[in-house]
Amino acid sequence: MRSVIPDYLAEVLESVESDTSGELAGYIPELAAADPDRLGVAFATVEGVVYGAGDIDIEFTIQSISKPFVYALALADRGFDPVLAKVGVEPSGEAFNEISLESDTGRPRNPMINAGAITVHSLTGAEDLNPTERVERVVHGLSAFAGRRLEMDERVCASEMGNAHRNLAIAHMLRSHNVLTDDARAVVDGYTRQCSVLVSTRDLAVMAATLANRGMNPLSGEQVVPEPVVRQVLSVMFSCGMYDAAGDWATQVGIPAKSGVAGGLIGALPGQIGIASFSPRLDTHGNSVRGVSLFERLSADMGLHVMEVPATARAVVRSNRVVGSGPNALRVLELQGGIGFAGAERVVREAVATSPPENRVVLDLTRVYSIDDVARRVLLEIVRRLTLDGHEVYLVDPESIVPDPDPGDGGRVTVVGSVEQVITPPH
Ligand SMILES: NC(=O)CC[C@H](N)C(=O)O
Repeated sequence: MRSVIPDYLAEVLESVESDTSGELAGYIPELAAADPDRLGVAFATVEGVVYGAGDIDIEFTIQSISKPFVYALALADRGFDPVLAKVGVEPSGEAFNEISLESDTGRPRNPMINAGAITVHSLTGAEDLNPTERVERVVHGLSAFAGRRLEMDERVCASEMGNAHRNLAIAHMLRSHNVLTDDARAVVDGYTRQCSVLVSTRDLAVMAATLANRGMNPLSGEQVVPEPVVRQVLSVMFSCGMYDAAGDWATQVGIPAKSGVAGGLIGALPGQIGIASFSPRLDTHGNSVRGVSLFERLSADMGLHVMEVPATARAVVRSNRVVGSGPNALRVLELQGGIGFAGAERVVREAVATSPPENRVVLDLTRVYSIDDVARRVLLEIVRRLTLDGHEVYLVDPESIVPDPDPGDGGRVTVVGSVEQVITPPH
């Protein structure tokens, strides 16, 4: 059987193909000379499978799509406080190249607009790197997100640098407020190099999938940046990634995203997939026209809006049954799936409503594949209260999903590998 996914992607591409509205990025001459008809879309799953349709191996410059990744590198390299001291996280509702600062703090409003991104570039790597070393740090980091060594397009870089009046104005403003402490021109040069890194739609899908996969590149297995950094980056992408179209995007598409003026667009759906598209004609916000249409269609067809999630809590209790009879009867609560706070609350309700008459109570976690911190604490508290009510409590946990369970304060629990081991304990 052939996979259905590439066929679906090809069909979605076809549905947007005839739209030739929008303009190439005119302010960078080399980009204005690009082939406007290129069109591609790709998915990369958190397991590293890539599906695509159209021009997914054509390279183009990453431009502003570098911003969330380089923000991640700066947060990983310097820590949160020094970066947040210099760059805010508030949506600006302004164009990407607005010359503006937060009036109260004097910081650029967020790392997705140029003022923030130019500052963030200067915050990558160790403080004492020279500009060349800093660019190398950035290219190396972007390459780790892509899972292969990325190169730079020197022509696009030179072309943008020769016309970088606006970014230079921004950098000089930043320097005059001491947000930048390095030479303004050198930082713009480094930032422009960062924007000139060549990627394909396939690369961008993998880079987005690395964000979707909590910072671990699904192809190379490398943990590129720590998990808390990824949460920060995805949050900022969600609120600021599409500039002055961010609100429309958040409601219509609902996927943390970032666009670039060469026509690339990425979306990262936490825990699921990275998506990327390429189509060079841009709307008035500087976002790819057909890219936006593609994402709208994908999100609607596939239910990808992050605010639209299945009610996983309801399915957490798979069964609640009695095994055996008489004084040896066991009460078995069989749980399943991923358990977060709402799922744990469901288990509490089940335990309270059952108020098991049986002496021995088993929580069977065999079919649980993840349990977050708050859910683990709630489960252990259930164990503790059951113990205090006079029950003998067992945790069936063959894969140590709750390692070293300690219900504390009078709670007791016996960990076993299967329900059978409770019925007939090994001698
Ligand atoms: N939105 C973008 O992709 C802008 C990136 C471009 N290098 C700039 O700084 O103007």
